[in-house]
Amino acid sequence: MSSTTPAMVPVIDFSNQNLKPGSPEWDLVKSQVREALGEYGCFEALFDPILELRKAVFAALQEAFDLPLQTKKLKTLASFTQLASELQKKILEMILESFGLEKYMDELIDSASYQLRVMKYEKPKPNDSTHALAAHCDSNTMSLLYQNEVNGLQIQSKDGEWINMKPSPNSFIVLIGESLSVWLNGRLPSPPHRVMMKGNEDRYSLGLFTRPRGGYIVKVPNELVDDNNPILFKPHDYEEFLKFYYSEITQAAVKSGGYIAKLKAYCSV
Ligand SMILES: O=C(O)CCC(=O)C(=O)O
Ligand SMILES: [Fe+2]
Repeated sequence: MSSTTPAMVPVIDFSNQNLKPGSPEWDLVKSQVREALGEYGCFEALFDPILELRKAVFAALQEAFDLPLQTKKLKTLASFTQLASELQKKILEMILESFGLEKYMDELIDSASYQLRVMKYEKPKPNDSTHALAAHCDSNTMSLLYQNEVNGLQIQSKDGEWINMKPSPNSFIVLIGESLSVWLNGRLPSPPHRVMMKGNEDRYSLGLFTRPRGGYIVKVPNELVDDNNPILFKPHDYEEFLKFYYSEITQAAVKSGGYIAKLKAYCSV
């Protein structure tokens, strides 16, 4: 890539109404998803239906950080979660199909739990550090991020370069979390990312975070293990990892420099 072109992650369009499993449109988008995730563990997903909710969602967020949540705002956020989880399931299905692992779709959906998190990053004060969120990998399965017009998210490419994300109003940033990377025996990377704030405006973002439920044992499928691909990760209960990770001892380790890829450190063979 020439030094004058800023690095970008691929942009993939999910707005086509005909995006149904088995259709030529689905297979085309699926191959784009697989290629983008293999390289970056991340892509930008265009999804037009979100535009109808955009104004209401950020109005809700702005108020939510100031006032007790009103029923109307909760409904908006529930609609948001509905749309984002619909997109999340399509992407997961494409990933599984691209590895020939579609038979695991029901199991992964049944064992998933979804969390909507809303975030506010205040505009930096003069002389403030602009590191609003330190570099980390998401430990969960997959994260879909949606933000207002204030940029700041950066994704690290395989060669260590920090890529500035500039999502459109109709797009989500899709990130592979460590749990999916682990389940796929490392076939797709989980990218380090961080938030750097500059400028004069607050940043609001919403994340739909999917993770395995407690009690479900995350185990690399046999299909991904052979003589050339030894198993890299031990079976584990994600909830036990969270308990371990949030124990005081580990928190101290995290504060003193910590891990970027926490789940992989926990369950590596
Ligand atoms: O606000 C963002 O865009 C990123 C948030 C994030 O990385 C996280 O909550 O794990
Ligand atoms: Fe994150």
